[in-house]
Amino acid sequence: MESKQLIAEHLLKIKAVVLSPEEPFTWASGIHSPVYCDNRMIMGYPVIWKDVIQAFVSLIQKNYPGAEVIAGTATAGISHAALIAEAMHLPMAYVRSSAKSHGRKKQIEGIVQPGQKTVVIDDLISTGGSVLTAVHALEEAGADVLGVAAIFTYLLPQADKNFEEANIKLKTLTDFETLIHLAVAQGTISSAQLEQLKKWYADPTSEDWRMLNQ
Ligand SMILES: O=P(O)(O)OC[C@H]1O[C@H](OP(=O)(O)OP(=O)(O)O)[C@H](O)[C@@H]1O
Ligand SMILES: O=C(O)c1cc(=O)[nH]c(=O)[nH]1
Repeated sequence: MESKQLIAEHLLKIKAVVLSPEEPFTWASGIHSPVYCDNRMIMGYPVIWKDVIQAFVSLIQKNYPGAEVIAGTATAGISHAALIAEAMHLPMAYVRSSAKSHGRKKQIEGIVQPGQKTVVIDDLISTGGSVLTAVHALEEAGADVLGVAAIFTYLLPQADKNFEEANIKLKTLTDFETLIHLAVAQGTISSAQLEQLKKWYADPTSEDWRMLNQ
């Protein structure tokens, strides 16, 4: 089985993907969505987590050769970054969404030297806003950011635009399209749910999709 499919299958199997059209989720970006993919649940499944980490390592070796530091985003990217760094025998750091207001007042924890080739790990990309904030902090600190690696992307045009404008490469283990195809094939989602998801996906920032089935 192709890795993209395997990771999507794992996410469905552990019920990381939840639909709640009646009470939509509010995403980090403020978007209201009928779907939420909770990749944090992977931590509860060591065998599946191992597959995820192996897939990350292969992706990084293929797309970001010469990586010297693995930097996770706080909070959901941290655990994955730690295991990837350990598997690749590389140093790990993590990046907060903003600098601490006490202590050493750092946004980047750990050590990232100026010029070091850094791969940034997030668990999930919706708009990309969170991980790009981390990328900018690392670049300001002088890191040479090779790109971003994440488990899942919704493949939203807004994210494409944000990564393009930031001139940052994004590679993911799987994506919304793969997940939805699999969920339909498995019968995990009904045709009515699929129609609602399609309507939402056509314009995620509008609330029009909520009128469907009401
Ligand atoms: O691509 P974006 O639009 O930025 O959205 C995705 C981000 O949102 C989630 O983090 P959240 O803010 O929920 O925090 P957490 O990592 O602490 O769980 C997720 O883990 C990503 O980091
Ligand atoms: O955009 C988000 O905040 C978000 C969406 C999602 O499906 N899962 C998640 O953890 N965060």
